[in-house]
Amino acid sequence: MTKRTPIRFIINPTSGPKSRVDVPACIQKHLDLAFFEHEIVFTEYAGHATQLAQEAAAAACKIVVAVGGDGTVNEVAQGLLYTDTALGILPKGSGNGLARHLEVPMKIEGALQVLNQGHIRTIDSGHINKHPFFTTAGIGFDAYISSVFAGNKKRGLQTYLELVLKEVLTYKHQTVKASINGNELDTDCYVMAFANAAQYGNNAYVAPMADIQDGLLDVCLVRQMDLIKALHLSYSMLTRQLANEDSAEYFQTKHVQVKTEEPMLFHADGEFKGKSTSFEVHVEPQSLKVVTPL
Ligand SMILES: Nc1ncnc2c1ncn2[C@@H]1O[C@H](COP(=O)(O)OP(=O)(O)OP(=O)(O)O)[C@@H](O)[C@H]1O
Repeated sequence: MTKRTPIRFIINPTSGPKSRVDVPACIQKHLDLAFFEHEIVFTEYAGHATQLAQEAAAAACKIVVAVGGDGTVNEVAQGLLYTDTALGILPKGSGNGLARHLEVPMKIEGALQVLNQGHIRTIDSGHINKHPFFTTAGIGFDAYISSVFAGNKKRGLQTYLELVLKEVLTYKHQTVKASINGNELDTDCYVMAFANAAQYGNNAYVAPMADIQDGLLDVCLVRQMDLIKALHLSYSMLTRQLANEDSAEYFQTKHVQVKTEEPMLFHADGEFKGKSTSFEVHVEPQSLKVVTPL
């Protein structure tokens, strides 16, 4: 009898909206058990998923599946960077940006079928001040929202949107010096988003043209905000269009440096990471294997 392929599921029990789906039972029912030898583990604390993924990669596990939102996907993927072990995703968050970009089905049965098909691609990752990200990172308004959201007891899309609406016109831009593709830019910065994937999650497209395998990050710079820009940007993001140049500018690059006078907040994959006056952001091309639909 041929040996079955090892696959480890890492479940974040705290991820996403409350759901009645019994994930271990679905895995048992829909995973191809003749092909896979599976193991299910649960995270016990923030950061645990990286360790659980690293252990699996060191033991030559073929696929490690993140069961959670983009925070869990980020932690698992960090443990798999530059290994032969591929990341799989069972989306269970409220945004699911990487899963949506890769067209992994949002329903668990469909996502398990993608694992059964076992089609593997290699994608880029981004790094902001040494923190890896796979979907987006950013400084300014989006990081501010992630910092407030992190301290919120209530989670989910509705809470997130309420927070954005409350803060969008009161958050103030700052002055930054940015170096992008050798061009020096002295500019106001309301938000500077670095996109490896095209969307933040929830099909909100911050960089509609971003290609996750092109060895480049797509940078979206919004210098200042007002009501008209806020409406235009929301419409563009939700209809997967580039915003007009009064509202946003877009660049493609391998490396960005940003210096700020006052410390600015930053996030990686929606997780608040702290503040700094200096940012180094770069792409690591072809650094992560992922299981995707054909
Ligand atoms: N057992 C655990 N207890 C507490 N926190 C955990 C545990 N396991 C993982 N975490 C943390 O939970 C955070 C949120 O995870 P994740 O993004 O997957 O869910 P979510 O925030 O509900 O989803 P979304 O980002 O889509 O709203 C991660 O940053 C991770 O560090």
